[in-house]
Amino acid sequence: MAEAAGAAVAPAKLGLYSYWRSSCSHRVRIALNLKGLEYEYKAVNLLKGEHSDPEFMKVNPMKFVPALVDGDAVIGDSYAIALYLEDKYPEHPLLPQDLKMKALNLQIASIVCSGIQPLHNLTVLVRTDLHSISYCHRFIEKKVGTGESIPWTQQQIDRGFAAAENLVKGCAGKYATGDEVRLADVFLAPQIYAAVTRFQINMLNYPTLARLHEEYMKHPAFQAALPDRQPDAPSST
Ligand SMILES: N[C@@H](CCC(=O)N[C@@H](CS)C(=O)NCC(=O)O)C(=O)O
Repeated sequence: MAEAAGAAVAPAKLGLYSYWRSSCSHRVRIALNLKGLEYEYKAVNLLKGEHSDPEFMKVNPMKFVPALVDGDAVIGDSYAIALYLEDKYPEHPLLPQDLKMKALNLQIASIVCSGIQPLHNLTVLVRTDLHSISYCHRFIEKKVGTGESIPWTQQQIDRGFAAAENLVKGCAGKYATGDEVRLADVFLAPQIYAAVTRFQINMLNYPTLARLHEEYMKHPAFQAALPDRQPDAPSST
């Protein structure tokens, strides 16, 4: 049936290109859940190299997940996506009004997305459980030797976590920068989850981050974004 003139047209559903285990995709899933936004999950299997498919490269020429599609907007970076969602969808603000707290949230997000995660990205690291997979970017393994890539990665995560622990320990409430979930939490949660489940980081060194991890694991928006809950996770097939 034709739309009546002037009738509101339902906005197209958002689409998220994601890989279940990708911590960058995990951040965006949390932000979408917090803001109550439904989205279509578009799985991109990094281990099969689907991020290098010419069709996907039209979505993100960097060949990375995540990428968000919102109507004619296509955004291929979790930081940019988070800020876009914040501007466009005001429900559950991720950035506080207070300028110092806002800057702190941006700083912590940046520590995670430029100071930690890129150093354990697939293009840098070969995980021991990926050895059976023909993967061309064995950069760190070639540099530091077989079996040394995980300790090397642990050093990088420890450096970032020491900084983050220092920054949040004075101002954390229930969450990283107070009693509301903010951008810092959206970025910290997947990084701490990866540190605990994949990189055997000793969280006793980071008591505030360890406590935050427990809070995140209890929060429905964070629970629904967990890697194992995603449609492309091995356990969910
Ligand atoms: N700065 C980008 C980084 C994205 C990124 O590194 N994505 C990873 C998954 S977490 C990826 O697609 N890696 C594929 C590869 O390294 O080949 C963002 O925050 O979205």
